Amino acid sequence: MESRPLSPQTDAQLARDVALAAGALLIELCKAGACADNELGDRGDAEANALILDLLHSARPGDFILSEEAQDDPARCGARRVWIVDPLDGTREFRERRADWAVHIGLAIDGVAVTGAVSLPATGRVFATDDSFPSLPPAPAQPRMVVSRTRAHPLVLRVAAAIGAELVPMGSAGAKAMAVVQGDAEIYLHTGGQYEWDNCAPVAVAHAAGLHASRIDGAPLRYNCENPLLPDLLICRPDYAQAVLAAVAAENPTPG
Ligand SMILES: Nc1ncnc2c1ncn2[C@@H]1O[C@H](COP(=O)(O)O)[C@@H](OP(=O)(O)O)[C@H]1O
Ligand SMILES: [Mg+2]
Repeated sequence: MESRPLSPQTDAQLARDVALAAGALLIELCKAGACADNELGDRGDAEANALILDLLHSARPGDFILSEEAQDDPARCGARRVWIVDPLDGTREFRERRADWAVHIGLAIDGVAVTGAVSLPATGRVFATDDSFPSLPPAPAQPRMVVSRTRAHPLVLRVAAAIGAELVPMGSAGAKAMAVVQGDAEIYLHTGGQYEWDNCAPVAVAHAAGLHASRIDGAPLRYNCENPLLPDLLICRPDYAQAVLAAVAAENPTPG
């Protein structure tokens, strides 16, 4: 797909437009006959990445970009503004032509996920930090916890059991975080491995929506670190945070 420079806009508008553009490219790739099944994941990752880098570089030439699909430039660590992007989160689900995959366009400033957008192209939804978020419906009696559909960690399963949560398996960190933003689940808990690109934009959107987002020991999530490994996170309605963090501490007495 040919890319055009985007007009001047806020960071949040830019994030939304780039997430939508990459989502449209990925939807085209999914169409019958556009791409062989065995190439879908690799082409989706590569082509969405190329478009995103092109659009962000032309709109914000002074900013650094950390992408799952691009070579890391260590000079970013000295920069205040770094776009942290996952061109196709949930590659496995995209390859299976499921709906639970996402495009993440996050912006970290001074290590904090402040701005961003998450598009869920297969459902036609996009969430950005400048959205006005409606208040959530009342929580159900039993909280719903979204977890990885392919590698839910034993600690996550123990915490779900301890707080009496119903498990909702789903692919993609962005899709799971947006399930909480939309009120389709109350809690997203993850541990065992993840990178800054998997959760920067989802966390920015979750914060904008008034949700709790932290490491599973309650510490703040820090971005643009030299090592982009960011292996665990909790995104949930604020009223569940204390119970989940307490259950994590009880079920995981010697973290590390
Ligand atoms: N243990 C782990 N180690 C590294 N990355 C992980 C991980 N568990 C999940 N992830 C990443 O987090 C994203 C969501 O995974 P899941 O759906 O299993 O929760 C995926 O991103 P990608 O699809 O961009 O690779 C996946 O690679
Ligand atoms: Mg990812």
